[in-house]
This record gives sequence, structure tokens and C-alpha cells, in this order.
Amino acid sequence: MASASSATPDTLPAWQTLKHHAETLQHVHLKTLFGTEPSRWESFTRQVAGLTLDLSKQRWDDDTLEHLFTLASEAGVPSAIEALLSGKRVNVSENRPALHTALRLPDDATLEVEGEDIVAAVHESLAQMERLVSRLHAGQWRGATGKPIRHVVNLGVGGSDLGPLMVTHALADFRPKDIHPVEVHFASTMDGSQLADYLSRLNPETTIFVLSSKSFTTIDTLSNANTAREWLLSRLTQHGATPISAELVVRQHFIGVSASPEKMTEWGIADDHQLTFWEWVGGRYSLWGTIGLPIALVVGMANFREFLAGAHAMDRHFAEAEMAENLPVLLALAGIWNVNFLDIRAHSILPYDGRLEYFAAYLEQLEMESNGKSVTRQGQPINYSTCPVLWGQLGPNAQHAFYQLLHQGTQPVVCDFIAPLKRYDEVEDPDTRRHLKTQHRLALANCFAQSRVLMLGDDALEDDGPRPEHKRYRGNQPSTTVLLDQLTPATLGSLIALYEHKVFVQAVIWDINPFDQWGVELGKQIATDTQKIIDHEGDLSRMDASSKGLIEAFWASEQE
Ligand SMILES: O=P(O)(O)OC[C@H]1O[C@H](O)[C@H](O)[C@@H](O)[C@@H]1O
Repeated sequence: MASASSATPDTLPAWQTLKHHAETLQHVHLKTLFGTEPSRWESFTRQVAGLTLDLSKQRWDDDTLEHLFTLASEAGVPSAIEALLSGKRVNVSENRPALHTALRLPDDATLEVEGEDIVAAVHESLAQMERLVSRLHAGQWRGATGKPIRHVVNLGVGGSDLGPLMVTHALADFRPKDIHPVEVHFASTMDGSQLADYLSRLNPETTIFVLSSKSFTTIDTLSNANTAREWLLSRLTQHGATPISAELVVRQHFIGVSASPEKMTEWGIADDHQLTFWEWVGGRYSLWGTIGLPIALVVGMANFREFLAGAHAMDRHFAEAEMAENLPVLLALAGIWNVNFLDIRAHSILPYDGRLEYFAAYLEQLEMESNGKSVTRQGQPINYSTCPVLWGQLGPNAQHAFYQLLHQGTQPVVCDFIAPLKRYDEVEDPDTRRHLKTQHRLALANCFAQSRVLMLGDDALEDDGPRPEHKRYRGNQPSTTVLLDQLTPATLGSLIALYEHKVFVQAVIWDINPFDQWGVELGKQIATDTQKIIDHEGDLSRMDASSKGLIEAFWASEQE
């Protein structure tokens, strides 16, 4: 990876060239770039795997791209891609590969990792998942009192929640017909509020829980699972005339998904209700395997396989395309240019399709947990920026909320607009279809208008009369637009893989490890210490004045 040599990226020749080049472009407005280069759409747009990536509204020109390609070469991007996909130990701090791409290899592929072909094992885990899905879809999975299961609540957090939540919401239209209806829900927060809501509404006889945790040690998930188990036991063991054993209740109402079968067994998950995966799948990259169980439950296994195939198409493109044609590389380079050379450190994700409601939340983890790092892979502190602050919301709603800042605030922000070209063809009633298609056109018009206004500012108005200062838009905010031919399991798979690989390429250039998250660990450790003190089992006097005050306020509230 970067570093065939041990040079940090800011000492590479292309980095220096880009710094000088940025000075020449720093004050060139985007509208000037469009004025002087009318063929920017042709120059900066690429299409692959059902996606169109429009990078023409980035504040760059052909020379910028050439210098960025040189930077990527000097940083070792091509060999790093090879190392990632072939299963080298790219996660250096945990000394293991990062093989989420292996989860979407077709079954006739082979991938030998450290002497072992892992493709057969991957497909066996999918087959095992399929068996559970089929039982639930056939109405053959019965709860402890004998009733078929109607509700599945996924208990997980971070990577064991955000990916499945995002995808099940995005692909809800793809539910198979003619199956026993099973509704999927998600509870992640450790405070129990989401879970409490489900427990107040769902029938324990027809509800099962998926305990989804790579490590099977995450307190958030385990505390939700313990509450769910108590709820089931108190409702079901005394149900009817004959008592039902606690063992049967836990057996019939819990599935476990984890990289630690021992811990699942210890918790009480029955062997045949355990789905496993591997340490070499990072949590935030785990939706492609058994952690994707809720996705398969919503869309069916055939669509789940289409989803994997879409991601695999992007993997092949990533592996094979030249840098100048390579969508993930181009998207990554746009980010590097913005963060490190134009000093734009805020990035907004704006889908114009309600089905992508959770896409920004998913990307927040993917990008910021992966690349929110400040030491090199060799452990040296770095003195250049890495991951920008990334946040987002459905674009149409954000227009009525934070777009004001994008248009007239003082922060430079880069935006990703995401929208499907085709929508609503499947709506049966012709009148409703016509109205919904009009709404789709409205959404696209807004999506295209916003990126244009961000680029041109008030020059987007044809009537160029004088405007008072408070109505001036300066424009010049760069953006990317990603169009999906339509939102399908396959194109969503490609879209996610596009961002995964973008994150990887940026990490290579920044010379950081995108596959660990040590910063999260410290918080967990300190929370455990703090909980002891809150529970009167630790030494309050060790605490700083603020933390002490907060704990005392809580204790005082308990006395009221
Ligand atoms: O799947 P789990 O082991 O429960 O982990 C859930 C989440 O916990 C964390 O704190 C990590 O930062 C995430 O990367 C992970 O996805």
C-alpha cells in the first residue's frame, strides 16, 4: 500500500505538484471552468454497472486529474488494490486481510488465502442462511407456543445494524410475493428505547430476535438481547396450561450471527440457529454475508444474490479498469483533491429517493470509522487532513433544513447527489403511476437544480438584475452526482461497493489503515469504568470535576 516507500504522501513529488497546481485553480470559479471547457460532461463522466458518475462539477480540470493519477501511482494504489482483493494482510494493526469482496465472489470463483480456498466456505455460509430464510418464508419456523413467526427484530449496532437497516429500507419494493409475511425491525440503541417500543407492540409468540454482533461482546446489543430474553421468558414460559421450558423459548426465539460461535453458544443460541462469519470481514463491511440476514429476509435470497452480483461487478471493474476509467479511484481522487488541496473538509450525502433514507447514516460509519485516522500505517502521526466530516439526509428534506448553509454559509462543502433515473414503472394503477412519475420528475428536477445552483450561484438565474447582498449566492460549491439506472438489488450493490473502494483508495493515499477502529475502543473501556462508578462500585474521587458533577446529578435524581 502507500507505501512501497516509507514516504508520507505529502512528501511525494505529485503532492507538491498538486499544491502548486491548486494555487492556480484556487480562485477559479466553477462557472469559469464550465465556460472555458464546454465538454466537461464528456470529460468527467463515467458509466459502469448501472451507475453514472458525474464528476464534472468538481473544481478541477484535466491537468488536476493527471497530477492526481500520478499521486495515486506514487502512493501505490494499483498494487494496494491487488493486495486488498487477493487477501493480503492489509489490516496491519490487526494483522489480517479485509476480504469483504470475497463474500460476493460467484461460486465458481476461487480465492486462495494463505493456502486455503475460501469461496466454498463463503457459499456454504450463504446456503446456511438460505435455509433459515426459507423456513421463515415458508411459515415453518414456529415459536415456542407453536405459532409461525411474523416479526424478526434485529438486535445489533454499527456494522451489525446500519448496513442491513439501510438496504432493507432501500429494497423494500423487492419483497417476494407469495411468501409467509415476515416483518423485519431494527433495535440498536443501548438505552432500550427502540426495543421498548417493539416489546409494547409485538406478540412474543410470533416474534424472534436476531442477535447480530461480530464480536458478540458489544454491550449495546447484549443488553438489548438480555431484555428481549427476559420479555420472552416472562411471557411464554407460563403461557397456557403446560409450562414451556426457558431453553425451548431461547432456542425458538433467537438466531445468532457472529464471528464467535463459542460466545453464541455460551449465551444460549442453539447450534443450528447460529450463522457465522470470519474475522477477516470488518463489521462495517459485513452486510454482504450472514449479517445480511435481515436483507435476505426482506428481499428473498434470489435478490440478495443479485445484490452480491452488483457489488461483484464493481469489484471487477475496480480490479481491472485503468485509473482514468475507474469509478472508485476517480471518486476517491475527487475527495483527496477537495480535502488536501482545496481545503474542503465537510462532505454532505444527499439522496433524492426516499428509499435511500439511511444511506447517509450508513456512509457516515463506512467513511468516518474507516478513515477518521491520524497516524500512518507505520504508526507515525500525520500532518495532513484525512476523512472530512461527512453527514447527510434525504436531499428533498435537507433543502428545507440545512441547504441554506450550503448556499449562503461560510463553509465550503462538497455534496454527493444520488438519484435513480427510472422509477415507479412497477406501479399497477395507471393514474397513481402517472402521478408518482410526475413526483419522480419533480425530485430529479430539484436534484439537478441544486447542484447547478451550488455551482453557479445566482448566475443560474437568467434575469441578472441587481440583487441585494442578502440574496446573493456565491456558488462555486463542488459536487458529484451519482445516477442509478434504477434502484435495484444489483445497482445498490454496485453503489455500496463504489463507496467502499473509494474509502480504500483514499486510505492508501493517506497511508492510513481503514480497517481498524481503535478510537472506538477507548470509549468502550472508559464507559465500563464509568458504569462501575455510577453503580457505586468505583472511586468517584478519580473523576474530573465535570464528570463528577454529572454523576452526582444523576445520583441526586435517584433520591427524588
Ligand atoms: O458487530 P459488533 O461486534 O457487535 O460490533 C458493532 C460495532 O461496534 C463497534 O464499536 C465498532 O466501532 C463497529 O465497527 C462495529 O460495527
